[in-house]
Amino acid sequence: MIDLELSESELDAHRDHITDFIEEKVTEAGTESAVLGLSGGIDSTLTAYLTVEALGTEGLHGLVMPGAVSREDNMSDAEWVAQELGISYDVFEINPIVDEFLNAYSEAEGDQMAVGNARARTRAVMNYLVANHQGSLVLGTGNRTEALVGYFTKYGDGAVDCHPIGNLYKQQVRQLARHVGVPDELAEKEATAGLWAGQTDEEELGIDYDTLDAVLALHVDGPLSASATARQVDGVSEEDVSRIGSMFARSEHKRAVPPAPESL
Ligand SMILES: Nc1ncnc2c1ncn2[C@@H]1O[C@H](COP(=O)(O)OP(=O)(O)OC[C@H]2O[C@@H]([n+]3cccc(C(=O)O)c3)[C@H](O)[C@@H]2O)[C@@H](O)[C@H]1O
Ligand SMILES: Nc1ncnc2c1ncn2[C@@H]1O[C@H](COP(=O)(O)OP(=O)(O)OP(=O)(O)O)[C@@H](O)[C@H]1O
Ligand SMILES: [Mg+2]
Repeated sequence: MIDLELSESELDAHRDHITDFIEEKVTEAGTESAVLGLSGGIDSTLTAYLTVEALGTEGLHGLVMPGAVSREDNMSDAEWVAQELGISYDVFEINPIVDEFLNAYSEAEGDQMAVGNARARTRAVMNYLVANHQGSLVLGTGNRTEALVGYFTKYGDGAVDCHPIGNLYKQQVRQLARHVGVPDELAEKEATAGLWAGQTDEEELGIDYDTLDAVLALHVDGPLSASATARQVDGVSEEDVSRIGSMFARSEHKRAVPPAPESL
């Protein structure tokens, strides 16, 4: 397996680079504050820790948004993060809102993906409702791994003003989280999008994050062919690498500005 582990000095450099980025984006927008969805997962937890370093406790407002399939322990971890950091936060129950969407379009009921994505988009609407009212930016929590394979809801958790940890692979997110003082229990927690009951990222993606990170670093970000990558990464076949390559290609539209025809 290729080693993506960051040294202590690299971790310090990332910490400074990301906190500078947050400060810069917020200042450029003419504000001093940001809002962020807190899920109890490591991406939002690390983003919250770094934002408080960048903007102070007054600069971040958290939104904890339980829904029908949210796990209690994740929601209590989300509130713990807000309290530990000393930031203000709201708790919004999204279930009645999502139910209204399904009342309006009952054909989608039972469609796990469509309904799960509607949950993510409902949270996006709440983020912007609060950000508009408070004059704040909406911070995203996407990491490089998710961005490259398109593992996010278009205009759901992808609907944000910037992604402070967007240059870190998933395993580096965990590493930086431990480095800045996030408790191990949160840093090591299994990743879940929380869109339907029992969902885990690794099960849905069909690959563990360390392996996925390695394939992306060598084959998508790096120059290696599918077969050379398969030779470098334990337990991965050339077909697995090609599958990840096509996830990258098929999700291009999620990383792009929506296209329009060229001017005549
Ligand atoms: N080629 C193309 N060019 C332009 N647009 C294209 C397109 N193909 C699809 N589309 C559009 O994109 C839509 C599909 O994209 P989307 O609605 O995002 O839906 P989709 O990619 O099918 O599903 C979202 C995925 O992200 C995962 N997720 C979501 C949220 C959070 C997390 C997490 O890590 O926590 C993970 C989720 O579990 C699922 O696997 C289509 O309905 C269509 O509107
Ligand atoms: N119940 C929730 N309440 C508030 N925000 C949420 C909730 N569920 C998801 N989000 C937002 O959507 C983002 C994307 O979810 P994602 O699962 O990728 O990240 P995470 O939960 O922070 O970390 P992990 O991937 O390790 O679970 C979260 O970081 C958070 O900002
Ligand atoms: Mg999560």
